[in-house]
Amino acid sequence: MSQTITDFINGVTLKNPNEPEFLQAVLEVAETVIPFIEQNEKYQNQKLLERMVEADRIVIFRVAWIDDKGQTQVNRGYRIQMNSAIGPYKGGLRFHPTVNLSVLKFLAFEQTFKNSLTSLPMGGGKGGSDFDPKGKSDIEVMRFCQAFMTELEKYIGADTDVPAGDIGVGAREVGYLFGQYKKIRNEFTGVLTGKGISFGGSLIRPEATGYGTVYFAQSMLARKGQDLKDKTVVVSGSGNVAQYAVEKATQLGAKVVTMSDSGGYIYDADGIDGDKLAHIMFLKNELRSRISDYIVKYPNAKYYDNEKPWGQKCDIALPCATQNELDAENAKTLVANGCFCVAEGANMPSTYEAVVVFHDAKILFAPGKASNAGGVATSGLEMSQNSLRLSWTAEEVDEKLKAIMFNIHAACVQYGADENGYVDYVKGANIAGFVKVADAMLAQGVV
Ligand SMILES: NC(=O)C1=CN([C@@H]2O[C@H](COP(=O)(O)OP(=O)(O)OC[C@H]3O[C@@H](n4cnc5c(N)ncnc54)[C@H](OP(=O)(O)O)[C@@H]3O)[C@@H](O)[C@H]2O)C=CC1
Ligand SMILES: O=C(O)CCC(=O)C(=O)O
Repeated sequence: MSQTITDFINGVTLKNPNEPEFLQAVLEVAETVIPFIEQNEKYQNQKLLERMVEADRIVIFRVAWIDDKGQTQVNRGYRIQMNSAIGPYKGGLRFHPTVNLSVLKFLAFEQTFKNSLTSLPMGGGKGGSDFDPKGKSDIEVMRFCQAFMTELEKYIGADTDVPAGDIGVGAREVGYLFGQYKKIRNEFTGVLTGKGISFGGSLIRPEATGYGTVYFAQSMLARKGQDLKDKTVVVSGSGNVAQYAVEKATQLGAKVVTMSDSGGYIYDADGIDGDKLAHIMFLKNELRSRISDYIVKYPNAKYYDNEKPWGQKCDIALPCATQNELDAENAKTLVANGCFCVAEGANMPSTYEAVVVFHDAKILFAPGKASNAGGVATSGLEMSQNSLRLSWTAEEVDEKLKAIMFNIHAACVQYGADENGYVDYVKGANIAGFVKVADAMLAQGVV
């Protein structure tokens, strides 16, 4: 690591102690962007990266609500408004007990680069709460969402900051959040994305992150003269992103053999086809139960309690659950078992050391900020439809999503390919994302 990068990281560490996820995300960007700045005079002496790691503002607030037993509960709410150089803040809300400032700052920082890559006018933001929707009744979730929005509404707006879903925030939560915003402000506006179709949502938004991840993998494979047909795919997670990654990979001829949740994973050697996936969607989205229940209906499959799926032999891995779910040992196992393509559906699911293993092995590796950008891109398309007050067909949205993913792939190749043709997609995504935000910041002056 050069002295400039070390000095930069030391400075960020001093200002943000005890924030390991945020520092991990910053290090990964600094390692590729600082050398680029050193080669490009226009970006020098402006403290651009120093400004990008400092949020425009962070709001932290109390969320008090009453549970079904009549007891008062208190959670903490957050919104990180990271960077608005190219558009209103945009990024999801996460409801999970592990939510803290470090996690949300890493997500908001990544979001700034990701949103830039989509080529749509969206700045970076993220938010959420340590509230755990698991085991809560619908009414409790509604009360919590209403209490959360009662404070958040002061800071957001269709032209200011447009939240959406993330872990623990799906269609149900977005619906309750939207209802409360409308009630308080008396405005029917595109202030959230991921809305229900009957009140301004976009077709294909639920599918978009998973589909986009597979479209990105398809682009990486195509560059090598390959495709998904007959490939064995290992997927982690069984939430929104995982479900639609499995659907698209299967539609394109791959066999997906695993899905997981925080309890463990299932392995189905025959592949998780359309009917089996529909059952998983019923288990996870309707019953809100565990992936382990899959084997009740499909006893030929195996359930591995408290384990991750990375030990299963595969050609392609799609980590779609959460940050740092795939470490260096897992990465070595995947590579040793013949895996040659990893596309991240989740945000930063591979540890820093795991990414080093993938790069050393020269396999195809796509970081989440590039490969999972289809979700927020389609949120951008939802914002456009809301502004135009019309709805595009599923085919229209899917075509636009595909084009955006193929363009992001091309941008990564432009900035990430070396003289031998190997593409460092981390470098490509970071530099391509940086350039657009940096150009806007330069044009807008030091603010
Ligand atoms: N939704 C979107 O549009 C986008 C999401 N992402 C990212 O994709 C990832 C998944 O999000 P999404 O599918 O929306 O979320 P969901 O809440 O729908 O699903 C999350 C899945 O990940 C599992 N999971 C969560 N935390 C852990 C953990 N600590 N260890 C193991 N498994 C865990 C959950 O299991 P369990 O049910 O047991 O908790 C569940 O299967 C996240 O990293 C998110 O930031 C990125 C871009 C857009
Ligand atoms: O659609 C959005 O605005 C949020 C997507 C998101 O949170 C993400 O890309 O990680």
